[in-house]
Amino acid sequence: MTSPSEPRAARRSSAASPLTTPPSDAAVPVVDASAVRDMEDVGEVLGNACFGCGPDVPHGLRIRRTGHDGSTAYAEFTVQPEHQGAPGLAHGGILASAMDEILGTSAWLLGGRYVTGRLETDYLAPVPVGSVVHLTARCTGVDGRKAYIEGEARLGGPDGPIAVRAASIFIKVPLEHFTKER
Ligand SMILES: CCCCCCCCCC(=O)SCCNC(=O)CCNC(=O)[C@H](O)C(C)(C)COP(=O)(O)OP(=O)(O)OC[C@H]1O[C@@H](n2cnc3c(N)ncnc32)[C@H](O)[C@@H]1OP(=O)(O)O
Repeated sequence: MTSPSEPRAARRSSAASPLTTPPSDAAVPVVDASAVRDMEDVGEVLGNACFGCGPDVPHGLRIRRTGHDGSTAYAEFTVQPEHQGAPGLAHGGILASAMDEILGTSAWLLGGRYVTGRLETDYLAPVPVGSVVHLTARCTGVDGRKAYIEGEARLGGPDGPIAVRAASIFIKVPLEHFTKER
């Protein structure tokens, strides 16, 4: 329940704008079993250099995936001093990166390879350095190569207050997207 004293963005029921709202005839997302298996050892598939989830990337977010339920993905990370923007607080771009990672994890569950096409963020509360940030994302519909995905970052526990909300479109790409010469 929202009240007039809450920030304007929090009073909206969703982070999604018209651009990130799936069309009414979008398909219901279907999770791909082989993608679920690959996610159990995603480092084997993607390597371990990811800024979002690489476990040994020194200044990375080191996001830990904690599970999924259908296309809903769960993860968490701890905000480190090197993620700071304003004194003592996480940088907004760092939080957008964390949302990109969890939204991309939900897209991964659909099978194939997806890249971020559009990412919208609502920042609802500051996130102190040292916080454990609980990330969730789910697919709200699939339209051709486009997967519409929304998510939240919460503080204080998986059911804690929302600090960041995001809505996105991920676009399905062929493997050559990652292997073609730059
Ligand atoms: C478990 C592991 C989890 C891993 C998580 C990792 C998370 C991190 C994910 C990332 O950060 S990926 C890196 C950031 N993203 C990029 O680098 C993407 C750069 N952009 C591109 O490579 C191309 O623009 C793109 C592949 C997205 C689209 O080019 P294409 O030529 O393949 O597609 P096209 O332009 O024909 O568009 C296909 C459809 O997507 C739509 N589309 C494309 N770009 C869009 C966009 N930006 N916003 C909204 N819709 C978009 C487009 O309108 C169209 O819709 P329709 O089929 O309905 O006509």
